[in-house]
Amino acid sequence: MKLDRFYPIFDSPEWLERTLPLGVKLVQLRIKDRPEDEVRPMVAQAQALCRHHGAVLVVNDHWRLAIEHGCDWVHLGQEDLDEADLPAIRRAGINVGISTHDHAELDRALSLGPDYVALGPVYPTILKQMKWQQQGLARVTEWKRLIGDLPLVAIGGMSVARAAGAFQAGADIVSAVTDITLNTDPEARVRDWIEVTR
Ligand SMILES: Cc1ncc(COP(=O)(O)OP(=O)(O)O)c(N)n1
Ligand SMILES: Cc1nc(C(=O)O)sc1CCOP(=O)(O)O
Ligand SMILES: [Mg+2]
Repeated sequence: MKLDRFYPIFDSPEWLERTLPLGVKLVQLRIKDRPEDEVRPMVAQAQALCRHHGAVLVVNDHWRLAIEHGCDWVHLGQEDLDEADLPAIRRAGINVGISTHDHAELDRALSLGPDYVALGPVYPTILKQMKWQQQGLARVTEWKRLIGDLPLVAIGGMSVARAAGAFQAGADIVSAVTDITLNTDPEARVRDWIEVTR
């Protein structure tokens, strides 16, 4: 299955309600610091919305809920991998995207047979504190050479204006958060993203 090249990340199903009708076809639900019982109904709602709009839902971190709700994708970072039951995730038929930030993390990710690899932060991000400086576009090119046919997701400080450069450098998919959520007109920004990525 070929994933869409535009991959927004949102922290509530309400964002999916706003953006899926615009044509978003790949989206991550990333809810941090909330107990599983609070996230459960949000995963269910996001899954129903994505099914209705023919979009692929990626559940961040909450792999147990993804199994529970019959979701198709999870995204796991390196710390998530320490506690995730990958065999159970695979038995449930769930595809797995993995974050990477350096060579050791990439080696570990590749050893687990991911369905996509994310590299970040390509540019500085204001969403969260990270110990990594911006990776830059040369690193995107290097990662693509190392992972071959696996889809490469570029994340971190991505914007509509920066998307073309990331694709030229080798990214298959570009992911963004604040470029959309902090925009004065998020819907218009999503339309711009769709225009530059299709
Ligand atoms: C597409 C994509 N890439 C990277 C991340 C970051 O995952 P992680 O390192 O586990 O950090 P959190 O997002 O869980 O804070 C991601 N979520 N999506
Ligand atoms: C959630 C996340 N993970 C990253 C990584 O490098 O692994 S960067 C990032 C934040 C992306 O947000 P924005 O598009 O607003 O910069
Ligand atoms: Mg995580």
